[in-house]
Amino acid sequence: MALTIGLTGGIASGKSTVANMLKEWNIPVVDADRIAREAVNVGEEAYVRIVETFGKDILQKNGEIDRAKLGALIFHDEEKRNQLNAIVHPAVRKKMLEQRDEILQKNPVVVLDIPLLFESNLTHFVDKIIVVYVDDAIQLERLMKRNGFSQEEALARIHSQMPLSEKKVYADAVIDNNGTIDQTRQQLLTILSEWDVL
Ligand SMILES: Nc1ncnc2c1ncn2[C@@H]1O[C@H](COP(=O)(O)OP(=O)(O)OP(=O)(O)O)[C@@H](O)[C@H]1O
Repeated sequence: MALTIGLTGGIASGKSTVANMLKEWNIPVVDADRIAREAVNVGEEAYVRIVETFGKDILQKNGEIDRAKLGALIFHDEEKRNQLNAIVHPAVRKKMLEQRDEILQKNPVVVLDIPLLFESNLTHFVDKIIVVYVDDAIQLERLMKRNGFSQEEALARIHSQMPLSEKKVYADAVIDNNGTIDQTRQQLLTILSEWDVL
């Protein structure tokens, strides 16, 4: 039976850490962030439409999209942000579903690693949802440490997402990643064996 698992959580909550464990066990993982980066590569349909919409000023000398410039352009402008999302989101969804379906032809299970699964209303793409959870204080500490952010910079990013406490409510399974990596691995193993994946 085909099973699509959605893996999500908050910024720096430990999604990549869990995704890496899955890959070590040869469970295929589709990475939404990676697809989103690839979707705007030179020559892709979304790339062409972004240049048409925002002009060549947002390009680097080599023709690639200058993410910092584009980011600055949309940051304080909701209309432009919506325009960009209307180009990028459908392209990412399409590629993600193509990869999911291709994998499911050969594998009984696939994991879609989608940081903004809830915020982007993509829950209908998956059968089961795992939320990687951490307490606020640990999330802040790990994010500051990993990205070298000040407390203010880290909090701004955390507060731009749906609170982890709310995501937890919508999960089929929650991994509490406040403890050690080994404790997280054990929880993941338990969930996967309950779902007959391992
Ligand atoms: N159980 C743990 N104990 C200690 N450090 C951890 C643990 N889990 C994750 N980390 C560290 O916390 C940071 C965030 O983890 P990770 O990159 O997996 O989160 P993420 O949810 O994928 O983040 P993002 O969505 O922001 O990319 C990393 O530096 C990682 O090494």
